[in-house]
Amino acid sequence: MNGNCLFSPSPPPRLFPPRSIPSLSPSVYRRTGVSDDVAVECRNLCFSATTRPGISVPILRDCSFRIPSGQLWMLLGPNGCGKSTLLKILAGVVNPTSGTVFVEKPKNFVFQNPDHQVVMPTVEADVAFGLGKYPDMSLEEVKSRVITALDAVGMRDYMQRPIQTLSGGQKQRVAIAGALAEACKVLLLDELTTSLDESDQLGVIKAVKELIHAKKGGGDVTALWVTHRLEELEYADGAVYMENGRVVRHGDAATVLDFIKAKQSSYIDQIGFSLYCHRFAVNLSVSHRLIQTLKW
Ligand SMILES: Nc1ncnc2c1ncn2[C@@H]1O[C@H](COP(=O)(O)OP(=O)(O)OP(=O)(O)O)[C@@H](O)[C@H]1O
Repeated sequence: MNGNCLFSPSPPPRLFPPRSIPSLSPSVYRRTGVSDDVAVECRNLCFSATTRPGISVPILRDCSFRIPSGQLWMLLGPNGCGKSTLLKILAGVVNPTSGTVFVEKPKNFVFQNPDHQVVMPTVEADVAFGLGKYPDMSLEEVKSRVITALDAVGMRDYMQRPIQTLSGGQKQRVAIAGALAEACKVLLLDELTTSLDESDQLGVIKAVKELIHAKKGGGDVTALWVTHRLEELEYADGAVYMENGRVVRHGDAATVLDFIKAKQSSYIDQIGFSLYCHRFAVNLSVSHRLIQTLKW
C-alpha cells in the first residue's frame, strides 16, 4: 500500500455530515453519577417538538435506561414511537427538552444509507478520511488504524477497492470502519440493515457483534442499533423497547424479546376474538334473516 495516496496536504471540503458529532448542549450531556462501566445513560429524558402553529407536541416522554460498556444493544418499537429522535439526542444532533444524557466519547453515528457517509474514491482513503482532522498523526499511525479498523469489520482485503464497486453491506462496513479508525467508543447505528439483502444484513450485524465481543479496534466499543427486525435481537446483549415515546422495557435481549412476543400474541388473540365475535354476529344475523324468510 502506498500511504501517501491517503491524503492531499489539506483535506477536501466536507460535503457530508461529520462522523464525529459535537454535543450541542454540554449541560444535559454529562457523566454526573454515572458509573465507569456505563457507556450510555438517559435519565427522565423528554423531547417535545414545536409545530408551525406553535403547539408543543411531546415526542419522548420520561425515557430512562442505561447501556453497559462493551455491549451491542438494539432499539426497537413500532413506527413513529421515537427511536430516531432518541438516537439523534444521543448523537448530540438534537437537544432534549428536559432530562440528562450521558454518552461516552468519542461517539459516532452511522447512517441508514451508506451512500450518505462513504465519501472517498477508495476504501482505504474513505476509512482514513476522518483522521484528516489530526494533522499531527503520522502516516504510519493512519495506516495502522485503517488496517485495524478494516480488519475489525472483515474488509481488510478490500482496501484498494473503488467504493462504487462495493455492495450496500460492504459500504456499511466501510462506514463502521471509518468510525472505528477514529477510536470511537460508542457507535450509534440507524437501521443499517433496512435496505440490504439477507446475506448483507447478516454480514453487517455479525461484523458489529464480532468487533464488540472480540474488543477489536482498540478498547471497549458499545453499539446501539435501531432496528425493526425482531430476529436481529438474537445478536444483541440487550435491548430498549419503546412505544408512543416511552421506554416500555429495557434489559437483556432475551427478556425484551419474550415481552415483545407476548405482546404480539395477545394482540393476535384480541384480533382473533374480534373476528370470532364478528363471525358470530354475522351468523346470528343470517340465521335471523333465514328464520324471517322461512316464516314469510
Ligand atoms: N420535528 C418534529 N416535529 C413534529 N413531529 C416530529 C418531529 N420529529 C419527529 N416527530 C414525530 O415524532 C414521532 C417519532 O418520530 P421518530 O422518527 O423518532 O420515530 P421512529 O420510531 O424512528 O419511526 P420509524 O420507525 O417510522 O422510523 C413521529 O410521530 C414523528 O412524526
